[in-house]
Amino acid sequence: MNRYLCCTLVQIFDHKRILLGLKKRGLGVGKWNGFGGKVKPGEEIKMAAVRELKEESGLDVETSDLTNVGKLVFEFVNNGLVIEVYVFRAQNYHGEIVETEEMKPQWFSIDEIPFNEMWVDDIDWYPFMFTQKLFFGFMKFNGENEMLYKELQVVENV
Ligand SMILES: COc1nc(N)nc2c1ncn2[C@H]1C[C@H](O)[C@@H](COP(=O)(O)OP(=O)(O)OP(=O)(O)O)O1
Repeated sequence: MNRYLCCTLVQIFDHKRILLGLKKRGLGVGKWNGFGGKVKPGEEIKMAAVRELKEESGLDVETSDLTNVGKLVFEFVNNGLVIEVYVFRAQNYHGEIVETEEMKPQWFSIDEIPFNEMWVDDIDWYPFMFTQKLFFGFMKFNGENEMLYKELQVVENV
């Protein structure tokens, strides 16, 4: 039987730089990623995105400054986990970046994104984010590092 999680992922941009966090525990440990996590029961998705960004990076954003980038659905065939991830981007933020027990944040030039130290799907959908094309993706994984299947398409809404 599948387990289902709804998650957020926020990508913070500052001109030609992107803020990524090195995951220090749990799902995706050891990988650079945007900031996000599980949506709580009854929680509005953008509010969850704001909360998770604050918890993992120290940064504050307004929900109105979160732009939809796309939606990804991941099925992990090894354990039956299905994760639906709502991806946002923001360039208006405030607060001080802090390392937390979950994430170590670091700025990267958008020309030097460490894709070989990220989830393997990221290199497929980041180009959609950079060209501001709203996308939907479905990927199957066997464990955290083997992608078995992928489909990605531009959509009107997510
Ligand atoms: C499978 O490919 C993935 N790619 C990318 N880029 N991001 C992914 C992938 N699978 C999951 N994610 C993201 C979605 C979420 O932002 C995090 C996972 O959230 P986490 O398990 O850390 O949720 P929290 O609520 O923060 O966890 P705690 O209960 O430990 O606080 O990864």
